[in-house]
Formats: sequence, structure tokens, C-alpha cells
Amino acid sequence: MKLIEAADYADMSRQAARMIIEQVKEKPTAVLGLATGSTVLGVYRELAADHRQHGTSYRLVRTVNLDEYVGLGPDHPNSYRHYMNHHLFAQLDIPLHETHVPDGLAADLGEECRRYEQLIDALGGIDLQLLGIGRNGHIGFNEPGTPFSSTTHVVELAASTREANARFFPSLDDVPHYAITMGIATILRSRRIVLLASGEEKAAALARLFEGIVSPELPASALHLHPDVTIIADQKALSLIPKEQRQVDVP
Ligand SMILES: O=P(O)(O)OC[C@H]1O[C@](O)(CO)[C@@H](O)[C@@H]1O
Repeated sequence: MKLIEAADYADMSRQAARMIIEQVKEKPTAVLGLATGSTVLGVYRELAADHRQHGTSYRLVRTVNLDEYVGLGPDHPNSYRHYMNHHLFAQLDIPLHETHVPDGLAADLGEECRRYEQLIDALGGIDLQLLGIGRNGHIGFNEPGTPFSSTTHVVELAASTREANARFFPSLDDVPHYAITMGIATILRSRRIVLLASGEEKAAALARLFEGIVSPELPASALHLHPDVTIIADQKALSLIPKEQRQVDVP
């Protein structure tokens, strides 16, 4: 696991965008695994600016998103499909039909999970998966206790996750209780993983990750089992990790 220390949110966003742009230049047909939430917004702004200014093309790129709320469709302002279309896809030259987000309105959610898992395989697997981290250490919507062997599945959201995400909704009651998420095994099948963390509210989760304990109680700790993970974190997110522990490769 490699750590890149970023000065702040803007620096973290620039460095992550640089890695994605390099991935797309190296393999124009790359499959990008994408995340939603606040952390990655700066990365998407950087990708959009780079596309406008330097013309990096996403014409042949395919994308798969980590997760979607159950019950929210593409037209719902809080759905992750809506978020992705608005914040990223509309800003690039990527064909919309090559972008994939789980269908939160599927009549048969179990079937939708199986379809999504097969889709990722049919695309040839994920070249680079971008991740944020929840305050409780979740990745995607894999809450504490999720088995590392999990594939795409329906999850009941932890109360803390619903509260953390309530800021995007009119009220806490409007936050869905269920979501579809790639599982931990799905995420670990990606060839390369880049996890971003910014701000003090992520410091405790990151400090636990750096303790090196591998346990489903901290879903992000599954990343210790992957051979190619880069963490890009800003100084506030790293604030609970002593400086001398930051340089070493954690096991
Ligand atoms: O970046 P945020 O909004 O803190 O969210 C952290 C993570 O939790 C999720 O919102 C759950 O899906 C991810 O999309 C995100 O990467």
C-alpha cells in the first residue's frame, strides 16, 4: 500500500485526477471504477477542466460505479446516476451508454446484483477503481461486518452512514435505507485501487487503516490484501497518524 501525502483537498484532487488521466492515456479503452460523495467532486472538476483545456478523450472509456440507492432513479436529484451524469459524464466526451451505475429501481434487486457483477467481468474487469472512505471505514456501501468475500449485493445502510449522507437530502427521513453496492471481493478484483481521504472527519478511519489490522469491522482494511493500492490523503485526514508512521509501507 502506497501513501501519497497531499497538502490539502485541492492537491489531493489534482494528484488523483493525474493518475486517472495517465491511466486513460496509457489505455484509451480503460474501465474506470468510480465513486460518488463529496471527496471525489474535486477530482471530477479536474478531469472536466483537463478535458476542456487539453482534450483528453474518454470516447473509448467505460465506467462502472460502486453503488446506488435503492428506490432512486436517474431523474432523482439524489441518485448516484444523476450525480455522475451531472458532475462528470456531461463534462466529458464519454458515450453515456458506456457508463454504468447499478439500477436502484430494478424490480428484482438480486438479479440486478448478478447482472452488475457479470457486466464488470464482461467489460474485462476494472483497471482503476477510485474509492472514498466512510467515517466508519466503509468502502462503496460495504458497512462494517461485510464479509471480504462479498460480491455486488443489497445492503441496509448504517444509521451513521444515513446521517452522514443526510446533508445531500431535504431531511434524514428522505435518505434511503437500502443501497446496491459492489462487494469487497468485487472491489479487490480491480487491477489498481486509489483511495482518497480528506478532512478531519476521515482521520479516525484512516488511522485505523494504518494500524494494519485486517478485519471486516473496518471494511477498508481489506485493501491490505490487494497488491496495488495508492492512498492519497490530505494533512487533515492524516492528522491522527504520527509522521514517522506515514512513510512506511503498511503491511
Ligand atoms: O466522500 P464522502 O461524501 O465523505 O463519502 C465517502 C464514501 O461513502 C460513499 O458515499 C458511499 O457510497 C462513497 O460514495 C464515498 O466514497
